[in-house]
Amino acid sequence: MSKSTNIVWHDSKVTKEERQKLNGHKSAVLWLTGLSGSGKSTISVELEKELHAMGVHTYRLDGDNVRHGLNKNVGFSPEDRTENIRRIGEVSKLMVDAGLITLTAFISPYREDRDNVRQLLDENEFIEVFVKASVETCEERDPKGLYKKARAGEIKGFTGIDAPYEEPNNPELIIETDKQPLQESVKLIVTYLKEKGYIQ
Ligand SMILES: Nc1ncnc2c1ncn2[C@@H]1O[C@H](COP(=O)(O)OS(=O)(=O)O)[C@@H](OP(=O)(O)O)[C@H]1O
Ligand SMILES: Nc1ncnc2c1ncn2[C@@H]1O[C@H](COP(=O)(O)OP(=O)(O)O)[C@@H](O)[C@H]1O
Repeated sequence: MSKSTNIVWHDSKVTKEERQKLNGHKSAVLWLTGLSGSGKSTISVELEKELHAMGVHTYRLDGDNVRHGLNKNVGFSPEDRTENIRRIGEVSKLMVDAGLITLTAFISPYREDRDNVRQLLDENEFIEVFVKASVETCEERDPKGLYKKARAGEIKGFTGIDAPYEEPNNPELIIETDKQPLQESVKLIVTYLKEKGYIQ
C-alpha cells in the first residue's frame, strides 16, 4: 500500500541501455537464495572478485550487511522477511537500472517474495540461483554458531529449524555446495552469464 500521493515520474536523459553500452555488458540481478550457511555469501564474494577482474561492473548486497543499515528496522517474522526482500528487490532494480551486475545473498525463504522481485524486473534481469545444501550440512558448518543457538532455543524462528524455507521451483541455476567446490560454483555462474550474453 503506497502512502505517497501526487508524485510524478521524472525521466532521465541517460537510459539503462546507454549505461549498459558504456559498461560493455548487460545488467541483471544474480539472486542467491538458500539456507543460512549454504554458501550464499562465500560464493557471492568470490564471484564478485572474479567478475571485477574481468572488467564487469558489480555490486553485492548481503543480508547481514544490509540489516546493519537500510533494513536495521526489520526482524525475522514472516512479515518482516517479506518487507526485507521487497526493499532489496527495489534496491536491486535501481542497481540494474544503473547498469550493474548485482549479486544478492539473502535467505529469501518465501517463493512468493522472490517471484515478486522477478516481476519487478524486466525479462531476463532476474537470475535465480538456488544455493543448495541440506540443513544437516549447514548445521555442521554453522559458521556463525547460529544453528547451535537455534537448537538451544536461544533463537526462535530460525530458517530450516523452526521457520520454513521454500525451495525454488524453477531456478535459472542450482549450485550444490555440499557436492561441488567453491571455484566450480563460481565458474558455473560465470559460464552462464557468458553463454546467455550478459557479459563477454
Ligand atoms: N531467525 C533467523 N533465521 C535466519 N537467519 C537469521 C535469523 N536470525 C538471525 N539470522 C541471521 O540473519 C541472516 C539472514 O538474513 P536475511 O536478510 O538473508 O534473511 S531473510 O531473507 O529476510 O529471511 C543470516 O545470515 P546468513 O547465514 O548469511 O544467511 C543469519 O546470520
Ligand atoms: N562448496 C562450498 N561453497 C560455499 N561455501 C562452502 C563450500 N564448502 C564449504 N563452505 C563453507 O560454508 C560456509 C558458508 O557460509 P556463508 O557463505 O556465510 O553462507 P550463507 O551466506 O549462505 O549463510 C562457509 O564457512 C564456507 O567456507
